[in-house]
Amino acid sequence: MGKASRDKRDIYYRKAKEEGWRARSAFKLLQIDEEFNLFQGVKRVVDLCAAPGSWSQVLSRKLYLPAKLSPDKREGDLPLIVAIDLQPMAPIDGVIQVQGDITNARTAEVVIRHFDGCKADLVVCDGAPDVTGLHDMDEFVQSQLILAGLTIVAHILRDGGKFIAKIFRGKDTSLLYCQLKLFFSVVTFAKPKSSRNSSIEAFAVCENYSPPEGFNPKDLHRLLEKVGTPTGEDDLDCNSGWLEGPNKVYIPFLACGDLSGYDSDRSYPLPTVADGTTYQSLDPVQPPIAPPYKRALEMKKASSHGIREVDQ
Ligand SMILES: C[S@@+](CC[C@H](N)C(=O)[O-])C[C@H]1O[C@@H](n2cnc3c(N)ncnc32)[C@H](O)[C@@H]1O
Repeated sequence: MGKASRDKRDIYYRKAKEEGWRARSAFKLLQIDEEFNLFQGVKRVVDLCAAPGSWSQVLSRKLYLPAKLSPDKREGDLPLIVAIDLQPMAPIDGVIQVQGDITNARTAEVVIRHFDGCKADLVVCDGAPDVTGLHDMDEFVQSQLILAGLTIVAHILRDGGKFIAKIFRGKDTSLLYCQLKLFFSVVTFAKPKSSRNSSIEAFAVCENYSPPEGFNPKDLHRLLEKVGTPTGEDDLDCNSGWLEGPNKVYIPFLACGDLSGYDSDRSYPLPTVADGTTYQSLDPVQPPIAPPYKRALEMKKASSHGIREVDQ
């Protein structure tokens, strides 16, 4: 598909390039913020699964740059933003990068060290595995990323803090909701307007971190094991129907983003340019610097080159 064609079909892709965002995902965080006022009073943030970096850009533009440009700023007052991903990403003003796997305890330790004993006000996680198209499988792997995120949250988020996590809606959504409710007094599942209706993605917006009394973050490892063994004997068995009947939960689900704004499932004509010339499609703001598909592209290029040589 050509750039111009995608520009018409995907309004948020086009707007992201026009506004200097590295990915259209930036609008998802901005629209969640419009509804939930995420950034008020926030000084320390962790961005889990951050590459190529559009959420980190939002954090930098909303928190770091205003503080840095403020006439009465003091050096120690600048917000702390730590971003983690398996992939490296190009630098962003005011964002400390950690390359690592969030399911690995050592990564969590590196993040915690950056906070130097202080706690974070907000943790965001837009992590997604490589989607296979097998919904149960994708939903399961996604839930593992959320629980890894929650483990980092348990070590680093202050009481009253917020956690935003991408989820895949599926048959275990109610279980996930109940697990998050153990730690946050308010949990809402939100669907920003920039997230396509055809996608099973949504975002858990968890407010007011308040773990159960006597909770030890290490207990979360048990929770991870339970979700990892859905056919075990445990009473949290996902297949046992324990959230059906009288135990059924109703999850607050909220569409967010200006409802009269752009619809991510619609095509829009390209804008007309004042001098009558055609609209020039823009290049992506910052392509990934070492994407996982890089090697595949190199191999494809090398093999097509090889075929041409044989042809000649
Ligand atoms: C949808 S992208 C995130 C987009 C990002 N929020 C942005 O706005 O640019 C999902 C990211 O999750 C990362 N990811 C997946 N599994 C991970 C893991 N176990 N640890 C760290 N990052 C992971 C991927 O490398 C990928 O960059």
